[in-house]
Amino acid sequence: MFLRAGPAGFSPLRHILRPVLVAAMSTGTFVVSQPLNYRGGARVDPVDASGRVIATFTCSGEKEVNLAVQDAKAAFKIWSQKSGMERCRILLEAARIIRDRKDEIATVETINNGKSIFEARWDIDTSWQCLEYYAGLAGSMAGEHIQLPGGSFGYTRREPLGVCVGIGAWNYPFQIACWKSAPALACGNAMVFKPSPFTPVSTLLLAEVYTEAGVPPGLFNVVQGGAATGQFLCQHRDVAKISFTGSVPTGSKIMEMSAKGIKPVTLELGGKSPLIIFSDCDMKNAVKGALMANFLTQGEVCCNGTRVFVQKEILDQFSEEVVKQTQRIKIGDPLLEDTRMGPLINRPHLERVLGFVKVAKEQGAKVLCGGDLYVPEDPKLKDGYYMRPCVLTNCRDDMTCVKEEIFGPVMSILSFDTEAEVLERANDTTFGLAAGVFTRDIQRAHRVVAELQAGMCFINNYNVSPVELPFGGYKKSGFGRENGRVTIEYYSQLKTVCVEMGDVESAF
Ligand SMILES: NC(=O)C1=CN([C@@H]2O[C@H](COP(=O)(O)OP(=O)(O)OC[C@H]3O[C@@H](n4cnc5c(N)ncnc54)[C@H](O)[C@@H]3O)[C@@H](O)[C@H]2O)C=CC1
Ligand SMILES: NCCCC(=O)O
Repeated sequence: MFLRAGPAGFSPLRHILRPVLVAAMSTGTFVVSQPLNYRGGARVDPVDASGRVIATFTCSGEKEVNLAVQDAKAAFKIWSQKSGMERCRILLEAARIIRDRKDEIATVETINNGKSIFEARWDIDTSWQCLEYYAGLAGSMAGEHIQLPGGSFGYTRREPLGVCVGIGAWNYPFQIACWKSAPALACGNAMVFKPSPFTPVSTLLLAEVYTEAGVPPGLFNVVQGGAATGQFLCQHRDVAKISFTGSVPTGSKIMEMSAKGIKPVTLELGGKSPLIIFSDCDMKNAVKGALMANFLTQGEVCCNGTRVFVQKEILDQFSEEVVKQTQRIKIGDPLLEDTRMGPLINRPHLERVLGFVKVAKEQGAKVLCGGDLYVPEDPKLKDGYYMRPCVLTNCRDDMTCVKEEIFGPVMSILSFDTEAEVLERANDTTFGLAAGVFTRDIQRAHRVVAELQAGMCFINNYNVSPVELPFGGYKKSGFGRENGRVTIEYYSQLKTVCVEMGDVESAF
C-alpha cells in the first residue's frame, strides 16, 4: 500500500503532505512514499513544475499536463472501441474494489479533508454506487433508427467526446472524482483529473482502483496542482470537455477558457440555498433536516440549506430544538467513531467563517449557540481548525450571513408569515443550487418546489445524494448535471448518419 493512515501519532516520514495541517486536524497522518501524479497507469513525478510549490508537493507544469493528455488520448483509442458491456464489467469491478476497501479509503479521505470518518464512509458509498450506476447504463447506451421515404433511413450513434478534464474542490475529493469520472468513462471517454491542492491524496486511490479493475493505462490520470495547472488543462487543444466543481469566480474563468476553445463545460458552483419549514411540519424531522442541511462536512457543502425560513408560529419551538441538537454534535478527532464534526479545511478558511459570524453579530443577528473556536482536549489537536457549529437568529434578508455563501457550520434562521412571502424571499438570490421544504401538506410541498428556482429540491429531507438523481444548479450555481441518466448527455455527442437506398436526386 502506498499510503498509510495511522489513527494515532506520527511515523517517520519520507514525503509528508501538509505536515502541520495534518497534525492539527486529526490524529491520523500519511506516509506518502510514492509520487502523487498518476499518468499512463502508474504514479509519476511531474517532469516539470509550474514554479509554484504548494505545501510539499510540486504543481504540475505544462509539459506534465501535455503528457497526461497524451496518455489519455492513447487510452481513449482503446477504451472508446470497447462495447458498452465491456466497459460496464470493468466499472463494476472498480465499484466492487472501492466497496471492499471502503474503510481504508474513508480513512484516507478523513485525513485528507477533516470530515468525520462516519461521514466519509457515506461519501465512499455514494462513490462506488455512482460507478455501479453508470456501469449499468454503459451497456444500454444507444442511438435511434429513423425511417425515411423510399426505404432510406437514418440512425444516430451516441459517441464519446474524447479526453475530458475534471477539476475538483476540496470538500468531497473522492466523491467528486467519482461523480465526474464514472459517467465520463461509461460513455467511452478518458479523463485527466486535477484535485484541489488542499486535498490531493484520495483521488490517487481511485486511479489505482481503475487500473486494478482493468482500464487501459492512461484512461484516468491525476495531475496535482493549483490554478496554473488547471489553466493548462482547460486551454489544452486536445481536451474535449471540462467538468468543474468549485467557486463561482473560478467557474467564470473556466467558462471563459472553454468558450475560447468552444468546449462544453459543466459547472457545479456555490449556493445559498433556502430551507423552508412550515408550521405543519413534522418537527422532529424538520430539525433533523435542518442539521443535515447545515452541518455535514463542517458546513463546507455547496448545496447546504443555510437560509432556514421558519413559519412564525413555530419559530421558538424550532429554534430551541435545533440549538439542543446542535449542541450535542460531537466535535473533535474526525477519526474517532463517535465524532460528527471535524476541523475546517485550513486556517484562512476558519478565520473567514468566524469573520462571517462576527459581521452577523455586528449587523444585529443573535448567536443562539456556537460560532466560536473549539479547542479539543487532545493536546495533539489543540492547534486544529475547529469551531463550534453556529445557529444565528434575528436574521434579515439583507445581512451578509444571509446573502453570501459562508461554506462553514453557520445556520441562519429567518422567520416568515405566508407561503407567497417566503417563496419570493427564498428566490431572491443569484444562486440556485438547492432548496428544501418541510410540510405535511402534500399539495403545498409540490406547489412550493415548482416555484423554487433551484436545481435540486428536497421535500421533507435534505442533503441526501442518491446517484440516480441528477444534481446541479440554476442561475450562478452553474449548469450541466452530475448523476442521473441525463449526465450521459453531458459526456457524449450524437452523430447522425443518413443512408440513401435509392439514387441521388441531384439539383445539377
Ligand atoms: N456546486 C458544487 O458542487 C460545489 C461547489 N463548491 C464551491 O467551491 C468553493 C470552495 O472550493 P474551492 O476549492 O476553494 O474553489 P476554487 O474555485 O478556488 O477551486 C476549485 C478548483 O479549481 C482549481 N482552480 C482554481 N483556479 C483555477 C483556474 N483559474 N483555472 C482552472 N482551475 C482552477 C482549484 O485548484 C481547485 O481544484 C465553495 O465556495 C463552493 O461554493 C464546492 C464544492 C461543491
Ligand atoms: N454530496 C453532495 C455533494 C455536494 C458538494 O459537492 O458540495
